[in-house]
Amino acid sequence: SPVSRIARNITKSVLSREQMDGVGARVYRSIGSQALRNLDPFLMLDEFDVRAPGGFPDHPHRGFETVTYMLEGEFLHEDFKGHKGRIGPGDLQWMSAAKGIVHAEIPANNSRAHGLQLWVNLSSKNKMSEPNYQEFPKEKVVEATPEEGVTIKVIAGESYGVKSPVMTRTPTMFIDVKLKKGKKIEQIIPKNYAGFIYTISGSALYGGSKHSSEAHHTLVLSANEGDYIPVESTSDDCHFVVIAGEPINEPIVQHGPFVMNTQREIYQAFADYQHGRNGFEGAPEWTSSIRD
Ligand SMILES: Nc1ccc(F)c(C(=O)c2c[nH]c3ncc(Cl)cc23)c1F
Ligand SMILES: [Fe+3]
Repeated sequence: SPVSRIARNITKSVLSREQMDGVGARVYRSIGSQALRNLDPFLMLDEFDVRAPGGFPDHPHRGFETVTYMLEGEFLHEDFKGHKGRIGPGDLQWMSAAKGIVHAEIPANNSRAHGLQLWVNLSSKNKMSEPNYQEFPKEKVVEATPEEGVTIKVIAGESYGVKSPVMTRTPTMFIDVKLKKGKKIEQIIPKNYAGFIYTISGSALYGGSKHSSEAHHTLVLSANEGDYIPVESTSDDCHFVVIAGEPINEPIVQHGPFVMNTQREIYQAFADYQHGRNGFEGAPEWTSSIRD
């Protein structure tokens, strides 16, 4: 369908301050901070910058998906079913925790791991599905290059005719954009999607109203009928992500790594995790081995 030529604007701009999370892990928290509780269907976006021995040792997830996209450095990950691997620069792990995953995520060999982790909520009908991994090494992450000085990695959804192979249970688009100074893109955003931009480095003018922003800012997109977002770079190292998704519009009850629809389901998640039931089989006895 033709672009309606109405641009989305920026309705809110929030600077992320560094905070500590996990074990000695620095994160710039975007979505999920006090100022940006939830942007349905998104629960959290962290720009993590972790040096060993920091990291995210053994912890559970239920009811949502974690998307880990590495910018620099390397993570090791291992879960309680023996699924393990590495996530290096440019690699993508789209993990649907759904009914239950227990895993550890730590920087490989005393290196620094710098990247993004997005938490995408699942609708009630998908929350207790089987866990699932979609993992793409850097060379399998599809890229759109509409012109010289414009590089778009298509993590999910579509950009300039390039479609990501990632299957998104909650319809989501996620692109990683690098622009040389003066370069401009117009990214189509499905009308009913809620979305935001997270700036990683450099500066640019965002949206129809040309909102200028530096790094570590979350720029929330207007929900108006506009179906594209224009961005014009004002620096050679302009680097940001555009993330948008279809709102789920269901109640959210979150306690740390459990995100369900009712308090009772949260009690159930804690009990299942403690007693190793309903998807958390083996959890009480498991410890990761990647730390050693
Ligand atoms: N407090 C708390 C509670 C529950 C969690 F799951 C986590 C957690 O694992 C993470 C939170 N930000 C992250 N960025 C990157 C990576 Cl690899 C992991 C995380 C956490 F920190
Ligand atoms: Fe995790």
